Amino acid sequence: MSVAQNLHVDDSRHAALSIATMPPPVGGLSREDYRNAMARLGAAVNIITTDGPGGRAGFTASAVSSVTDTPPTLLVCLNRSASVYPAFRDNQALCVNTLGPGHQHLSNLFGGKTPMAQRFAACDWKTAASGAPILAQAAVSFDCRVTSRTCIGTHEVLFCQVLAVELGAGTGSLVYFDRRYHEIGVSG
Ligand SMILES: NC(=O)c1ccc[n+]([C@@H]2O[C@H](COP(=O)([O-])OP(=O)(O)OC[C@H]3O[C@@H](n4cnc5c(N)ncnc54)[C@H](O)[C@@H]3O)[C@@H](O)[C@H]2O)c1
Ligand SMILES: Cc1cc2c(cc1C)N(C[C@H](O)[C@H](O)[C@H](O)COP(=O)(O)O)c1[nH]c(=O)[nH]c(=O)c1N2
Repeated sequence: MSVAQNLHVDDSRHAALSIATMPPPVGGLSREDYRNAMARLGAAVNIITTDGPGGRAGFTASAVSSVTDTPPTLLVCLNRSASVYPAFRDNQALCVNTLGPGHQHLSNLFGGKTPMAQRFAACDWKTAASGAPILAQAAVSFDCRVTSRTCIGTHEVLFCQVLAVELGAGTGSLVYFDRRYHEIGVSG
């Protein structure tokens, strides 16, 4: 059987399977090998917030990237099995709040199974022009409107136009690398 025929057979099988039971692609890398490799990429840690018809919600994300400056656009990858997914699906307002040194507890709070009210009670918030919550202590906040969405495997990629930015007082950054937090750019 040709490669093309193989792909066709696999595509039709995938259509009938749920995400949870979907096998890795033919000749593909295991999820474990992929994650072990990804653990070597350091990434900023962010709390992504939203509010609107779908309700207020927030989660920790390292899968955030700049897409283009014309128009200013970033992307956020959200696992569709997360409890926050319905809120982000139903709202267009989104704020990327980038964490700084000493914010490990906030990352763990928004990255765990904690009820939403408890997550938001732990810190101070303002409301952005979009309507999304801005974390008062953030190193930088990007107030956004979601302009496009694409589902890839388990995740939804949200493309977000940046409406405004707010720079925090600190200059350091909290980075997630090798499955641990690292503080960089801390002076003194
Ligand atoms: N993109 C993501 O969805 C993502 C990223 C980082 C962490 N996490 C969550 O935090 C937990 C702990 O992460 P860890 O780094 O300590 O160990 P890990 O071994 O679970 O993950 C290692 C790296 O793989 C990537 N990764 C993990 N889960 C992923 C997923 N479902 N989809 C795409 N990429 C993924 C991330 O880059 C992560 O830093 C993960 O199990 C996951 O639930 C998710
Ligand atoms: C450092 C770090 C980084 C990430 C995460 C966690 C942590 C600790 N999580 C997981 C995400 O925060 C977590 O699934 C939800 O907050 C908890 O989901 P529930 O609301 O309990 O379903 C996560 N999830 C996601 O969909 N995209 C991402 O980029 C990341 N990145």
